Amino acid sequence: MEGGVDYLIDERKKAQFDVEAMKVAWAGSRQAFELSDRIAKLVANDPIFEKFSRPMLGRKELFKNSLRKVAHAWKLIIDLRLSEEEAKLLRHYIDEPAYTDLQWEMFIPAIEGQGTEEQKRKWLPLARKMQVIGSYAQTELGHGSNVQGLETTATFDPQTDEFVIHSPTLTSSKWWPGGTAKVSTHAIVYARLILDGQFHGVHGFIVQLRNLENHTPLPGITVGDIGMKFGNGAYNTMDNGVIRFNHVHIPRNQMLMRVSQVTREGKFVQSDVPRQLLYGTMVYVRQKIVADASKALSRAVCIATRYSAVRRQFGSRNGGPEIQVIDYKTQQSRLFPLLASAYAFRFVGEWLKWLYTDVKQRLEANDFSTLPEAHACTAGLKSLTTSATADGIEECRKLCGGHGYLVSSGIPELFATYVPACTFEGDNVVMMLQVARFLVKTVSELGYKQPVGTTAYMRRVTALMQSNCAVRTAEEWLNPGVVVEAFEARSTRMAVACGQRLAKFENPEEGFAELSADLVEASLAHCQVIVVSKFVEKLQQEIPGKGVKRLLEVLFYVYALFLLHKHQGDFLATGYLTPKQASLANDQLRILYSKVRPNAIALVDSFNHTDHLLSSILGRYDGNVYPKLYEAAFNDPFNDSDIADGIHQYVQPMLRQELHSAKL
Ligand SMILES: CCCCCCCCCCCCCCCCC/C=C/C(=O)SCCNC(=O)CCNC(=O)[C@H](O)C(C)(C)COP(=O)(O)OP(=O)(O)OC[C@H]1O[C@@H](n2cnc3c(N)ncnc32)[C@H](O)[C@@H]1OP(=O)(O)O
Ligand SMILES: Cc1cc2nc3c(=O)[nH]c(=O)nc-3n(C[C@H](O)[C@H](O)[C@H](O)COP(=O)(O)OP(=O)(O)OC[C@H]3O[C@@H](n4cnc5c(N)ncnc54)[C@H](O)[C@@H]3O)c2cc1C
Repeated sequence: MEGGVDYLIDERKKAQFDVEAMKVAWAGSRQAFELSDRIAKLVANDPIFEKFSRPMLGRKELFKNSLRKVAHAWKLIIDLRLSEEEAKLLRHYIDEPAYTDLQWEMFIPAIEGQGTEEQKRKWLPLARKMQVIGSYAQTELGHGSNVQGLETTATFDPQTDEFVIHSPTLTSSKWWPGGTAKVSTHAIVYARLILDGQFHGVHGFIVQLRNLENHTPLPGITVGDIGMKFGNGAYNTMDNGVIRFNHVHIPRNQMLMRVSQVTREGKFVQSDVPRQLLYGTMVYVRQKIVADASKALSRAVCIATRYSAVRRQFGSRNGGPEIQVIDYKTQQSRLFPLLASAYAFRFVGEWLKWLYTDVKQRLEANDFSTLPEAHACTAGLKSLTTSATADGIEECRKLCGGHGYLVSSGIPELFATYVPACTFEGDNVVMMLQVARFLVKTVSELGYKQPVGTTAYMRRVTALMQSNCAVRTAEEWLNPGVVVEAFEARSTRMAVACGQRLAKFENPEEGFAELSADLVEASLAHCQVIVVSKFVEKLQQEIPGKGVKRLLEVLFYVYALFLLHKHQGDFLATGYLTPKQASLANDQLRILYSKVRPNAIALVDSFNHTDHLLSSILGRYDGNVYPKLYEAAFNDPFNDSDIADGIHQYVQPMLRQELHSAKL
């Protein structure tokens, strides 16, 4: 058998649910589905957005091509009068990191969240029309995670009513800001505010970097690219920059002044707005990153699942076909939890978007009460989902065997582009430690303050600490209440145990540092409670379509019982489960895999990914893998000639034993 076309046709016939209805459930609503379907096709059918050749291009060509795509996209946005939502989808489907990500996801949100009304009136229309292009320059060569450790200074000069932005040391050079090296005309620069020799914390300042006429850097500004990054195409379409400031003057009204103000006389005024709002842009982007995780993971899973149905190895009987690798239980136990995770992340991402929208409305009305929880949730879920997605993409590469390592599988580039999400917008361990601070505080207050929001389950601390799991058969694991309770009990017990151990330290900060590895594990356990609970809440809603809800229930149990199996050490060590109950959960997991199996292809079809987005021969919708792999190999420019450059010069002299006289 040459191709897998017939295999995927057969697989699609096995589906036990309405795929079109599942597409709607995945998208969130019929309207969302139709919108994204339309934009996905718009991109897929436009040759300018072709991306197969990307990994072969040199950096300069790659970058120029990316600028061309952005310009073409902007033209489409104007010509077709696309809404902001449609324009965001367009960027998603073009699937190429570019300076516009920073413009729309960081520069504009930073001004929206931290600017005064006057600043918003001035800068937002310019930015939204792309008349200024902005980036987000926070990280420096010497500090990224430790924002309070940034060294760039913004010193107020009362004579001129200006701030002087300066990089006093090498390590204070801004390092990493995307879009900055070659494109952005402005940046939000985070710097230490100095008034009359006194430090008043780190704040954001709008700094013009380039001349709007000829694009040259302004006097006092040294700017360049920080160099090639991991992977060939991948994130190298982005111009991550280095900037040095040599006493650059900016008007006083370019400090973002919603949180604190500096008066004409150079006095510092702290408003009622908490200073954490300075970090608000990061909360916004972390929430976006969680929503994006399901998209990235679902792409890898779609490729690996389709290919696993096409690929056959071993087990031929009487000259019949060999076994599809998707039928191996080992393949299923690696692949199906990732399939289920993609759905789980989709639903928790939906919920987090709701939470963020709620917090944003409150912040606009000067209600800051839910900010700490929003920070803990966005930080923790950003960490959980990006780590699992990055690991999941790599697992999908292995699930595709040798062919997964080919760039034409679409997986290497996806991985290389995705993996910095574990680092940017907050290193994942640093983010989990933020959750830990929130949990420790929640646990220490349990005696007199009712936990709310995502920690509300800890109100039942006594029951969760004392009662144990009652499951006696594998079947009894198929109960959402039983599953959620197990996760809640494990999380509560881990958090309380950390709290008890911390209490033994005289210095709480020393204790926190000493126990930080355990605290990160407790934080992960808490974040898993959130994901599992939000999946259950989704299942409690009306979900139309034949068999759709049933399949989502199967995926819920796969996700939760897989996690339970993976972390069974925690569940056993906290004493909530017995080894027998953990083993029953694993028995149930095997049964669940056989329920997923006939639906696997239909479940990945429900992501509605175009072949353009997947950019993968292994994941082609039609399953025509082998002929297309063969064709792509001979279309590779490296195969233009049978005799590669250098063969006559370096190989033939060796073959002829003539190296001594060859010119090397
Ligand atoms: C196309 C690519 C594909 C990849 C997939 C992604 C696509 C996603 C689509 C969305 C589009 C995204 C486009 C943009 C691309 C990304 C480009 C990257 C940009 C960046 O990386 S920008 C730089 C980001 N930097 C960081 O995240 C720094 C991390 N550090 C911090 O956040 C903080 O400093 C801290 C959390 C570590 C805190 O440190 P510290 O303890 O020193 O804190 P403070 O003393 O300052 O404050 C203490 C109290 O404040 C609370 N706190 C901290 N942060 C916040 C917050 N954000 N909100 C609310 N409260 C906060 C602490 O918890 C403390 O509270 P306490 O009560 O006093 O304990
Ligand atoms: C592709 C990419 C794009 C980026 N774009 C931007 C941008 O547009 N603008 C911008 O400002 N920045 C940007 N960044 C920078 C990014 O935000 C930082 O790299 C990130 O916040 C991590 O900080 P760091 O590099 O200082 O890591 P570090 O904090 O130095 O981390 C190094 C190691 O130390 C550990 N560590 C650090 N602190 C602690 C602690 N307290 N406890 C325990 N362990 C700790 C970490 O877990 C990690 O293992 C980008 C980065 C990347 C990779």
